[in-house]
Amino acid sequence: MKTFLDQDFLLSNATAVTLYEQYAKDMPIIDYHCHISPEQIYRNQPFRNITDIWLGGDHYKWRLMRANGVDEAFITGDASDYDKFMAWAKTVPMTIGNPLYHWSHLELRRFFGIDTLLDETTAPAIWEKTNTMLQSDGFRPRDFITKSNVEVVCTTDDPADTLEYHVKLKDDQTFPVKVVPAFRPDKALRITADTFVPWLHQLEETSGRSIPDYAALLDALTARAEFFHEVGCRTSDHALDTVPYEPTTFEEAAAIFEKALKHEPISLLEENKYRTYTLVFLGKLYARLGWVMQLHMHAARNNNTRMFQRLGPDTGNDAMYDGQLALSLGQLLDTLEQEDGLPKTILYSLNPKDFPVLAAWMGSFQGGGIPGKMQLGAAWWFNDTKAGMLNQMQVLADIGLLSRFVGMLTDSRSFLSYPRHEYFRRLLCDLFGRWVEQGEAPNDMALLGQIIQGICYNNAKAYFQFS
Ligand SMILES: O=C(O)[C@@H](O)[C@H](O)[C@H](O)C(=O)CO
Repeated sequence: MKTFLDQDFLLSNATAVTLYEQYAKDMPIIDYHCHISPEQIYRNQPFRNITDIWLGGDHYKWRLMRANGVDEAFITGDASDYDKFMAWAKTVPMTIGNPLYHWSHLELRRFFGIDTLLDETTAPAIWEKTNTMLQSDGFRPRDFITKSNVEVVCTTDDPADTLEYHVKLKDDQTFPVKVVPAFRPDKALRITADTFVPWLHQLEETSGRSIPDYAALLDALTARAEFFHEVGCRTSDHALDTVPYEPTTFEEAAAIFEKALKHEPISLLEENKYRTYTLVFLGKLYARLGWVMQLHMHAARNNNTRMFQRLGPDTGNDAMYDGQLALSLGQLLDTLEQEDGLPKTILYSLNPKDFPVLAAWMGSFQGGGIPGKMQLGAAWWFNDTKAGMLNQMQVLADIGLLSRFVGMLTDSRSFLSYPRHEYFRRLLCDLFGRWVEQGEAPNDMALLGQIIQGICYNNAKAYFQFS
């Protein structure tokens, strides 16, 4: 019987071990999609305790605690940090089978040298040990990033954000890691949201431009994108929970924008016309800037009304849509391509049923002399599990080129999440190792090693071109 979480964890044969140890393990990390705070990186203040760094904001854990019957007071409520940690410790043994059981113990081992299994009996000692370490040198936000061999952190940022801390970090010679923004203009597309007009005023203030009409909005977004580029941005990111495609004109989109300013009702058709025109405009802008366009599709967000009203977004009350993507997404990509404005694009879906559809559609738009121009997004959110990652890689291998995949991301809000890359790299090496030992791939370690190192790092380095 294998020892739990041993050095060959997830590696089922000798070839897999060789591929991991000799090619994957020590490659730097380009974390091209995450939600950690650039301010927290810049200020680099100690964490209050293990609850602060491990449970604060991590809705993956919150969901499992709720499923385990933990009262909300011990999750997001007013319980003490110690009691919240104990509530998580009691839940952990019940998470066996979920990746959080692996990730939690990997994180304790990799950052704190603790190989004790976490449960309510071991929790008090782990609380004491981790908190002592968190108050000592080498356990601040920047330390977790550098200890993880991270080369680039790409955060998620609104065009109306000033990028104050990205600018400060860019000028900070004491921190070698690139911390760059991703341009995430979701609020520019949510024309029927109550937040739309207030957000416009925020954009006016940040951009220093008045936005009396739609043309001015597009100008302001362009100006902000160019500023983001100066700060090191090389990718956009969209939460396209559903993908619109309604052919329209600038004049129609402008008229719909005018209705939003006047708080007049906007129909679903009008909303999708506005979203379509704005997305096509932005896609061409990204292509001109040489950016990547990341489309995160089919997330069903904030489904629990009372919890959303109480806690806000990204608090563990999301799910996946089971609608259709192919037609509207295909029309959007084809419109951009016809106008020579299709950027490098990563197509994510939160519903794995979409993976073959996305892998097939992206194959219709490869080209431009760019290896892997069109990407099947990494196993995201509910899919960043052992089965989910293997499924995404197998579909990509079946229909496209796994060798050109730009690899994994943490997508996290916690500074302890970098072992997700290790988890992915182990699964990747085991997949190739099994192919070799089953005679489905040649035992050519130089070739396989080159492919593995491409997926772990080199492909993303060439694809994003973070300066
Ligand atoms: O980028 C997104 O929309 C999602 O990653 C979202 O932020 C979600 O809360 C998340 O963090 C899932 O890992």
